Amino acid sequence: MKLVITNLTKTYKNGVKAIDNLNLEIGTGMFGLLGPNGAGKSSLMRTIATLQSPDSGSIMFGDIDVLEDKMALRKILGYLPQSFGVYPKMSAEDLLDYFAALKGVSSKADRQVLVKEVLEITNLYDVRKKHVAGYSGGMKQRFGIAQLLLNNPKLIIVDEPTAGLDPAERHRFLNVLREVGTNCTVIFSTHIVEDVKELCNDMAILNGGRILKQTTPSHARKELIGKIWTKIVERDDLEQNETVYNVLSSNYNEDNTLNIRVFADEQPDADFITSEPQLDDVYFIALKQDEPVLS
Ligand SMILES: Nc1ncnc2c1ncn2[C@@H]1O[C@H](COP(=O)(O)OP(=O)(O)OP(=O)(O)O)[C@@H](O)[C@H]1O
Repeated sequence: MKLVITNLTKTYKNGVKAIDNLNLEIGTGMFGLLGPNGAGKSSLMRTIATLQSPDSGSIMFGDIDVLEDKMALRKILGYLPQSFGVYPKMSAEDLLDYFAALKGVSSKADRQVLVKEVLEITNLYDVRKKHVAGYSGGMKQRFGIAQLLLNNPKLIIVDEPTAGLDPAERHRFLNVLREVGTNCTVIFSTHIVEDVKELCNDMAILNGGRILKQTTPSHARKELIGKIWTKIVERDDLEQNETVYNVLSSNYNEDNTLNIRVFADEQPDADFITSEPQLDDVYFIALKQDEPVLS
């Protein structure tokens, strides 16, 4: 099912326009919503999840008019907010059983089958007897996925789920999400480019409440072939280079020099060599092109 967002705008009471006339189409599979802090990711996700109303615009999921028929969307929605609050001192198994009962699964036997299934998908079956309150950050995030899977959602929204996870936990979490994302629509917000690179078949870059670019990770990289150049510069020369070239990023080398990455249609000067485009380059170019030009 397709999610179609048209001319969506959301202004908070303090006057901040967090979503600014935004248009977006999202199909089945893993969709990455990439943007810096304050870009409007959570605002967009909360609005799609029917937790807040926009000023104007429309959101359709298949034939469900999300803003008109909130209940219809909620029945098929799985939402993992940025922070889930405090967990009670209950085992994962008992807590999922409780959530399943709240979601209307009245037969104890049906709940047992369902709870076992979601614990297995999220690799929590072995620790099902442990209190969720004592889980690590990564386990809590996977528990968050387990609970949202209980009503077999067709649309899954996860808001910056990898923030604060160590690399091993992040990897485990992404593997779980990859598995659940095979036959429904998953919208995954992050400010970590690597997350999108590893996981998503479709993506958009968001800033200032607007979509700066919608693309696929592989197409976006292909577009930049022959346009990313690198050169080694002294640390003190970075600023000077930034005034002359379109510097996207710079990384330290072991000898304290810097490797700068520059976006240009042609070789900027003889010292530059071409480099294979990375998804980070795509992200930095989109953000830079959005910067106001100061005169
Ligand atoms: N409830 C609110 N009231 C007022 N302003 C808000 C509210 N929620 C968010 N904002 C503002 O709206 C803008 C977008 O915030 P939002 O949380 O949607 O961005 P984000 O991309 O999710 O950022 P982060 O990665 O920091 O969570 C920011 O300027 C933020 O300060």
